[in-house]
Amino acid sequence: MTARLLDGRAVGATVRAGLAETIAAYTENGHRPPGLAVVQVGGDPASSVYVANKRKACAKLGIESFSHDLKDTVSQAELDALVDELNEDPRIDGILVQLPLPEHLSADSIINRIDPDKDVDGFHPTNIGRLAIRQPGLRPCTPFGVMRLLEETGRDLHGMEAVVVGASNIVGRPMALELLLAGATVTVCHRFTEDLAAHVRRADLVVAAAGKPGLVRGEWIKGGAIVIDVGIHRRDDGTLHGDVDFDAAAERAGFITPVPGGVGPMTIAMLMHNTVTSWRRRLGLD
Ligand SMILES: Nc1nc2c(c(=O)[nH]1)N[C@@H](CN(C=O)c1ccc(C(=O)N[C@@H](CCC(=O)O)C(=O)O)cc1)CN2
Repeated sequence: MTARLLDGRAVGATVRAGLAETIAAYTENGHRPPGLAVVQVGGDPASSVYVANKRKACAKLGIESFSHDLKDTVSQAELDALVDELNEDPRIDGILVQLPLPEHLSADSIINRIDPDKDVDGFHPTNIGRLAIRQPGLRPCTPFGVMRLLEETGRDLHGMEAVVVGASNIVGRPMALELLLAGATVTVCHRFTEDLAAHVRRADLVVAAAGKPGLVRGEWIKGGAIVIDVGIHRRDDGTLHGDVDFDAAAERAGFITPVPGGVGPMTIAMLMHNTVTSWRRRLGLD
């Protein structure tokens, strides 16, 4: 392997350590701690792991987490009512509703209902709009975490050819906006893209977020390119893999994220970051 690893566990720990210091400094001066409401509907096993990790991260930093574990039979009206209550609760700076939701519930409708200033996932149309026009808001956690990891490369993104593979609302599209704002020339590939390999071959930076195991082949990677893998797939033997053929890509890339231990831990670190940002704004600490 020739590529340097971008270690999301280590960078995430650095981000969290900075947040812990900020929280301690303000709470020691008598301010209330930040509060995050964590809502899970049903018991999807992967979601349960992520939610448990979010709660653990809160506890370590001194963020108060408010758990709402709802049965998968909860109605849209009941979930709406809970979000309304959380929007009004002065102890709560951030609201996150773990996705995916059961099929009878509308994720769009719930995301739209969350107060944009408490939308620490950064999914609300207002926050996506703020990102698009470079206004201060809450940035979607996974793309935000990727931007933080890219700082570790020390490379200037201005003028870079960046290719984002995947155009989901929560990763691909906001990722493209982040890279555009950072000065890259951005191409977004999606299911109708005719020659994915040709796009990836000319990329200085590839962000793979298609949700298809091994979609991005190692031989497509340009020598020295930065490769960011957002995919997480569990094989029958329990091992985790991304959207990129890691071993072959690492032979050609300059930098690469592992799966696990790359982008995933950054998502949670940036969720904590957004919660602290919302808290500071709400308490007028900025
Ligand atoms: N409300 C939200 N729902 C979902 C989000 C989100 O950002 N907000 N993103 C994903 C899931 N996700 C966070 O919720 C998430 C996924 C993966 C990881 C992570 O740390 N992965 C580890 C591996 C963990 C494992 O053993 O499975 C890694 O990559 O090292 C964190 C958060 C969908 N839903």
